[in-house]
Amino acid sequence: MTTLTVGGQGFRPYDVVVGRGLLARAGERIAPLAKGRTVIVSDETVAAIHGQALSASLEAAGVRTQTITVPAGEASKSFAQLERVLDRLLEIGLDRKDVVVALGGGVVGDLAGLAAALYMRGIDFVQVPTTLLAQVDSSVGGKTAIDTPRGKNLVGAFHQPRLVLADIDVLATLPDKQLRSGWAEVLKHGLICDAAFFDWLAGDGAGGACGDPAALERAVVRSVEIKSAVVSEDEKEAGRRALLNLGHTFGHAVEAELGFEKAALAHGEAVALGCCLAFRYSAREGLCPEADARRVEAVIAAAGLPTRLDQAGTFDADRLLALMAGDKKAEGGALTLILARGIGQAFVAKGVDASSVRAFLIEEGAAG
Ligand SMILES: NC(=O)c1ccc[n+]([C@@H]2O[C@H](COP(=O)([O-])OP(=O)(O)OC[C@H]3O[C@@H](n4cnc5c(N)ncnc54)[C@H](O)[C@@H]3O)[C@@H](O)[C@H]2O)c1
Ligand SMILES: O=C(O)C(=O)C[C@@H](O)[C@H](O)[C@H](O)COP(=O)(O)O
Ligand SMILES: [Zn+2]
Repeated sequence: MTTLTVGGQGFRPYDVVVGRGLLARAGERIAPLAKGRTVIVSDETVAAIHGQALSASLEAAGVRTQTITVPAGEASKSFAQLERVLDRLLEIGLDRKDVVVALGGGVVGDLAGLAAALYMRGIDFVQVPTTLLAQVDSSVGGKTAIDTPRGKNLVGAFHQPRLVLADIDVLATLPDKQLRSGWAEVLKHGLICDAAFFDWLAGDGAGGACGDPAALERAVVRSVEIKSAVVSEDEKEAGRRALLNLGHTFGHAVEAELGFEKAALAHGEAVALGCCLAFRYSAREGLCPEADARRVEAVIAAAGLPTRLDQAGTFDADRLLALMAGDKKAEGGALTLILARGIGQAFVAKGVDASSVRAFLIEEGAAG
């Protein structure tokens, strides 16, 4: 088991505990934070598989608990579900000493975290991430949000959890597609700033993408270390935190274009494709060796993730560009992209020329 601490400078520090068998004993760790009651927010799938273990553990630790569920899937990151969750919290009558516990993937974490940020102007919440993606990424760092038809995560708040419990054992029930989706965010961390980690993920650690628990645990710990170091120094994305968005300006545009209701592509799949696009665009602009862009594509493809636009659907370059211009990193209508000088060497590029991105998207197969 590994305990990492996030924060300490700009915001109150909290622990991220990574290990095995954590769910069954979660109550012991959550009880000191919950002076009153807890409400577990989960999705219907996760609640059916893991909900009972968490509520039993809370009750055994003397913490009263109730559960609210939302439908599984990206479509639950919506105004409608946010309103429903807030209304249920009011009906249950939580007060400011009570705690929301998010049990699920990034959808549940983002939605429950935002509800906790808004409820009575902010109450505590704990993340119990049950997808690989949520363990390596979304449960850490305090970004919470819902989607709108105009784009991903455009309505949200920074609200840090009080505790994160990442139990590797719960990943055993995760469908392969979701394991691969989480693996994309793991690979992203290597691509941003740790070439040796990327090499390990592509070689000895590759079993993680197929569910090997030892490789998964190491991948989760290293990912949380990387993410924690970044968000601890730049909570609200004034600078360096934007690096964690590698692959996301392209990826979020693809997700929005495909529609959040259908969510044909899982978030991590869109990020994998987005990382390939970011590296190929970097190579096209002479910023990054072609060989690195090719290697990124090969490693991502070997993990069973998409690398080309036509694997995701058919796209129009102008529609994708319009969505990219609405990204939260854009400044005065000018594009900000996370580009790379090589594997492990991502950087923030502001004022990127939209016409060159448009030409690139057309070269990549989007309609002009
Ligand atoms: N806040 C952040 O920093 C951050 C970071 C990355 C991604 N995100 C967001 O996270 C979301 C994606 O999260 P996700 O990939 O976890 O998707 P998800 O929450 O939709 O979970 C994927 C699917 O797996 C199921 N599932 C979850 N845990 C399971 C388990 N242990 N066993 C069986 N089934 C299980 C869920 O019911 C769901 O159907 C996106 O909305 C993305 O924008 C946020
Ligand atoms: O934590 C961050 O910062 C990230 O960018 C992590 C991303 O993987 C994640 O998908 C995040 O939700 C994207 O944030 P957004 O600000 O682009 O909506
Ligand atoms: Zn992401």
